[in-house]
Amino acid sequence: MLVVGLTGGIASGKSTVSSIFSSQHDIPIIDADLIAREVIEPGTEGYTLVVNHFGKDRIISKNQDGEEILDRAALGEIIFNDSNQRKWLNSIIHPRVRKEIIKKTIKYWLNGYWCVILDIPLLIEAGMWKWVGEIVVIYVNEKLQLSRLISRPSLNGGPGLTEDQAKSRISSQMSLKEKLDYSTFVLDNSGTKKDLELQIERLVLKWKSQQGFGFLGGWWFKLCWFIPPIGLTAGLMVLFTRFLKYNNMMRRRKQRKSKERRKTRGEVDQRFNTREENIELREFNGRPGGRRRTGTSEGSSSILDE
Ligand SMILES: CC(C)(COP(=O)(O)OP(=O)(O)OC[C@H]1O[C@@H](n2cnc3c(N)ncnc32)[C@H](O)[C@@H]1O)[C@@H](O)C(=O)NCCC(=O)NCCS
Ligand SMILES: Nc1ncnc2c1ncn2[C@@H]1O[C@H](COP(=O)(O)OP(=O)(O)OP(=O)(O)O)[C@@H](O)[C@H]1O
Repeated sequence: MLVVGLTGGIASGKSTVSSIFSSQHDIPIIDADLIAREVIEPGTEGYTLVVNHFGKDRIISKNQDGEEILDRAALGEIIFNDSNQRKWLNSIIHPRVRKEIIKKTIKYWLNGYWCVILDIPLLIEAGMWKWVGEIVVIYVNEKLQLSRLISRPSLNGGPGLTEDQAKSRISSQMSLKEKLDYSTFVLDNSGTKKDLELQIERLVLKWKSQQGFGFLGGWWFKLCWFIPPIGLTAGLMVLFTRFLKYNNMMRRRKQRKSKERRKTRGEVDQRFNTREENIELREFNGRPGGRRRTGTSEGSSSILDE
């Protein structure tokens, strides 16, 4: 089974992309935000730990029926402005989320699905990128990310975020540009939802062909499923590739840093741009959703390549 990690920054479009994968391509989604809610629901061990740590007076409110509920806006206000508190909350929630994701992935595998998508906002930050077969990063520039985040109504029924709140949430995550380094595929969400649908359709076709869907309805996927040692070996090889990719990436990062240092001293040939510079160049050229060839980092592909 192909396990895809889908990530991006806050409001870069993960839920939008997930719903396209699920509604138009029948691919099941495991939503880490949803699980993160469930593991701190009243009655869970997570809830008790969180309430004891932050204090009832700060993060508990009452609903219309007078029942105590977690005030997510208040908890957000604390953790997005205090990195130590954020780390603490992550240390409570992330192991529980990870466990649930593994359980759900196994369930989908047992049920014979050819692909599952893990929608995990902190896929890279939490290190889960090492355990997936494909890493899809949804990219938008910071300006668009901020404007979409501010104009989105709150899920909790309250008002949306202010500009300051939105900025503190964005800065509490790894930058989207840095996330690109980890990607095996980039979805550019600077255009319309239709643009996004087209990119996703082509991506699914590519995955299906990798899984052998042109012949016997997915011969490679079926072989891995019916003969688990083959599937396991293929999975281990993917993890090994991940390991190599990580090493390459660290090397590229070092080279880039040294190139930036040399650039400030005026020693670098400007013809050779980095992948991020190319994406920004494209945006600068005002051609979102276009098909201009760009220089991608080795081992990664994207709709931007085509
Ligand atoms: C602080 C909380 C209560 C705020 O809840 P709220 O309903 O306002 O936001 P929601 O859960 O829908 O998250 C919205 C987005 O915020 C970003 N985000 C959430 N938690 C974090 C975090 N710890 N660090 C960085 N970004 C985060 C993600 O992009 C996420 O998609 C909630 O985000 C939370 O419990 N966060 C900690 C758990 C976590 O890391 N979740 C991310 C998936 S594992
Ligand atoms: N291509 C698009 N064109 C216009 N609006 C978009 C597009 N993609 C997403 N949006 C809007 O941007 C907002 C953020 O998108 P979405 O909720 O999918 O992001 P997300 O990455 O799942 O956010 P979070 O990190 O909070 O989970 C939503 O209001 C969504 O409707």
